[in-house]
Amino acid sequence: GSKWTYTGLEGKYDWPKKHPYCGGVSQSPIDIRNELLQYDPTLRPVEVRGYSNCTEPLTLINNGHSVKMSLPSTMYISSLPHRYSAAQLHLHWGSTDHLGGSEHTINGKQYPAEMHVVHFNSDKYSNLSTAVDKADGLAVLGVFIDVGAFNPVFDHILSHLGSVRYRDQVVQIPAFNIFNLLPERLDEFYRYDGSLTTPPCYPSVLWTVFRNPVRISQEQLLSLQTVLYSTYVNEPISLKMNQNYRHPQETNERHVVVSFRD
Ligand SMILES: NS(=O)(=O)c1c(F)c(F)c(S(=O)(=O)CCO)c(N[C@H]2CCc3ccccc32)c1F
Ligand SMILES: [Zn+2]
Repeated sequence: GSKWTYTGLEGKYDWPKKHPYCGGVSQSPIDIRNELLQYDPTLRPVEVRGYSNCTEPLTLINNGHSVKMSLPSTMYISSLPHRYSAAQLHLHWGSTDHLGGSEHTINGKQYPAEMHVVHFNSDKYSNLSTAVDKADGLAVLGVFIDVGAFNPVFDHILSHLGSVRYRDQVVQIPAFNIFNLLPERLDEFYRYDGSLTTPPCYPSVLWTVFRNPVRISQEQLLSLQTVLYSTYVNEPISLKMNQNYRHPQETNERHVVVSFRD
């Protein structure tokens, strides 16, 4: 069940008690430090298909842990050894008291937020749930979110947060060009073998974290940090949904391949 939380009882330091994989050796996120990097000139730029011509209405849900948007499997990553079809995207963020909210960090630097676009290996598995616990099951694109100018593309999502304020609330949002959520330079990224960053923490994710952040305005970030609750609408005690990021995990024997020298 999803009784787990990020703080307090059942918090992220207790996850391994009920979810043994969370205590594994290939966990995510990690702090992407220079001494871990291995430049790999053979890494191909990330290529995605079907991101720009998404016509179906998209469903946004507050699942108590994040705000998650369903994605059609007509969207996929075409630059990996298998086709990885899109399933969902969601966000991680901090709070008004703690600006940092990204899961991955770069040499200790935590960004205000991070977007994850979750894909599953549709060459081998029929859906996300059957792929989620397989070693080659998932590929997640990580995009750092920083503060800057108002971002009209992210507002396709952020303008609807008020409709999914409480856990299990759902809203349909009009289709938009999802490609424009991605940062510049899809050829500049870090890549490593890791896991889901939430229970059950299966070590099933090929992580691609882009070098360049996207930017949203201070006001857009504030709404992400303050609008959502992790509790149900009728719960007597409501809990804000914020600081929904896992701390960096041990890299152990892993290294990170990187597609750029600088
Ligand atoms: N940061 S992350 O990309 O690792 C990641 C999340 F951060 C996250 F919140 C979720 S979730 O499904 O919205 C909530 C947890 O169930 C998932 N969904 C995964 C985790 C559990 C599960 C089970 C079936 C299908 C998808 C997922 C996730 F892969
Ligand atoms: Zn995530």
